[in-house]
Amino acid sequence: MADGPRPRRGASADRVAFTAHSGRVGGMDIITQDGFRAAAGVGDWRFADDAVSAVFTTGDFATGARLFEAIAALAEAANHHPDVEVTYPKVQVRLTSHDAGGVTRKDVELAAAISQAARDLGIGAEPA
Ligand SMILES: C[C@H](O)[C@H](O)[C@H]1CNC2=NC(N)=NC(=O)C2=N1
Repeated sequence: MADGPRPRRGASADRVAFTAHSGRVGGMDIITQDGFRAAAGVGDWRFADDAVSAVFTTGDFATGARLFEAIAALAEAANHHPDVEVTYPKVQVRLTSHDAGGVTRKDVELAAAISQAARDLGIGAEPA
């Protein structure tokens, strides 16, 4: 059976939880680890120090290049840019908000979008 549209998780509930942990919605407020964990779609990402990171198991360089292309498009659209390392078997991504000196809502939103792009390309992630 053809895949239907992906069911959206309880976005409103996630947003409420997220806002509770991170203060005002939006903007470049620093987010706590709990706030990050409350966000939707970031299960691939680990929170360490002042950044979040994920490792995508692409399996070969050409697939890594395709994932990087998708990441670059998302980053440019958001004007928010990750550090990306493309190697033969995997792509490592690190996100932090340089202007704020830590993790903000922009990192959360881009992290979720990158995880979705990887899923759309059939690419898995190492457990966070
Ligand atoms: C001028 C430009 O909008 C800023 O430098 C943007 C560009 N991309 C960015 N990316 C990230 N990760 N953090 C930032 O603070 C940031 N700032």
